[in-house]
Formats: sequence, structure tokens, C-alpha cells
Amino acid sequence: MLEIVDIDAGYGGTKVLHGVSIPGSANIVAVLGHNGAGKTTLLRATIGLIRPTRGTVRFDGEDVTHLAPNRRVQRGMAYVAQGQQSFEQLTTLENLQLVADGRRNGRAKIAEMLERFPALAEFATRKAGLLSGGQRQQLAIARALITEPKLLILDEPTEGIQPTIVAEIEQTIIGLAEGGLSVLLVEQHIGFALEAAEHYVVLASGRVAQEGTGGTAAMGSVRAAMAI
Ligand SMILES: Nc1ncnc2c1ncn2[C@@H]1O[C@H](COP(=O)(O)OP(=O)(O)OP(=O)(O)O)[C@@H](O)[C@H]1O
Repeated sequence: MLEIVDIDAGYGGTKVLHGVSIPGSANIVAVLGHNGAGKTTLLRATIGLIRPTRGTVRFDGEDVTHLAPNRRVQRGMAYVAQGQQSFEQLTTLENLQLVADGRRNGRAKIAEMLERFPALAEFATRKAGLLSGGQRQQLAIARALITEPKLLILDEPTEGIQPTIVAEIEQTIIGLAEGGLSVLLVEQHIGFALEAAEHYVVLASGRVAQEGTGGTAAMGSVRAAMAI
């Protein structure tokens, strides 16, 4: 589905990623690493917000390295940035409508999201800015899902969310993956990330310091790699 081959990427003249690759064989990929390791930069390069200066991003067999983000969304990528972003002055429902409007099956997709996320149905008329962190994250994921992606790119979906809700978000992600959606996930909770992932990479200073198949058995080597 998603394959990244040996990319360099960064900002202006500053190179952040150095020869990072993700194999095309895994449907659920977790990206781990300390603050500043380059995780968000890798996601931005994947969705096209920054362009690699070297290497290739391939999606569904197509070289998308030079495609604009909106073209990548049309191909089936969806990106949920860090921080549960939504339009705070709009209601939950209006936030969903913004994405759904003009889509062939927009109304049905909204109904599906309200069923999938009961909290969004309960607070459909509440302004997004007044939702809890967990509810806002659900709203952000729901907005992404309305575009019917094949690949969901999630940047720290459980960050800043109260522990009781974290498990709910994690279950949502696992459920989506089991339903056939590919997921590229940046996550600080190593246990969950490894449990969910078929492949993981640990980034350190923009390089792959460790990688392997998922599963909690990898916990020891991941922790060791993160101690670098
Ligand atoms: N817009 C930007 N312009 C210049 N440098 C940036 C920009 N965004 C990030 N960086 C730098 O790139 C490096 C990697 O940042 P990045 O956000 O990818 O790390 P991260 O692993 O996602 O960190 P965190 O876990 O804190 O989100 C950091 O040194 C950061 O300062």
C-alpha cells in the first residue's frame, strides 16, 4: 500500500530525515522515537506537505513523491495532524458537514460516523472547541474517514487525552485496521503501537535506528533503540 524508499526531507536547507524507508508489505506501520526525532516530518513527507529531496514515496503502486497533498487525498490518503484539529467555532456536525458536503455519499458517511462515534452523536450540536480532547480526536478521525481513505495517517492520536479515553481511541484504530484500512501511526505509547503494528520503525535524529515486525516482544529492542 504505502512504500517509502530512502527519503531525505527537511525544511529549507535543514535536512531532518536521512535515508528513511518503510517497506510496502505492512498495512499497519508504527513510527516511534523521541521528541524531535523526525516522526511528524516523515508523516508530512508522506502526505506531501513537504517534498523529499531524495527518495520515493509510493502509494498503491504509484510514485506520488511529487504529487500535491490534495492529489494524494484523492488517491486515498488521509492525514490527521497532531493536536485534534478541527474548527473550534463550528459544531461537531458542521465540522463533519464541511468534509462531507459535495461528496456523493456525504450524508450516509456522516450518519456512519455518528454511529461509529456515539460521543459525536451526543454532542453533535456542541461547538468543537468545547469537546474534550478525546472527543476532538474522534472528530478529527471521523473527518478523515469521511473521505473514505485507504490509508489513515495519524500523528499521536492519544496525546493529551485522559487515560480512560486512550483505550477507546486505541480500540477505534485497531477496529479500523481490522476492517482493512491501512494505518501509518506515530505514537508515544510503545506498548499499544507495537501491539497494533505489523511493522515498526524507531527514528533517532532522522534515521531509522531500529525496525522490525510488530508485537510486544519487540518492546526490549525498541526501548534500547530509543535510549540512543
Ligand atoms: N516547520 C519547521 N521548520 C524547521 N524545522 C522544523 C519544522 N518542523 C520541525 N522542524 C525540526 O525538525 C526536527 C524534527 O521534528 P519533528 O516534528 O518531525 O519531530 P517529531 O519526532 O515529530 O517530534 P515530536 O514527538 O516532538 O512531535 C526537529 O529538530 C524540529 O525542530
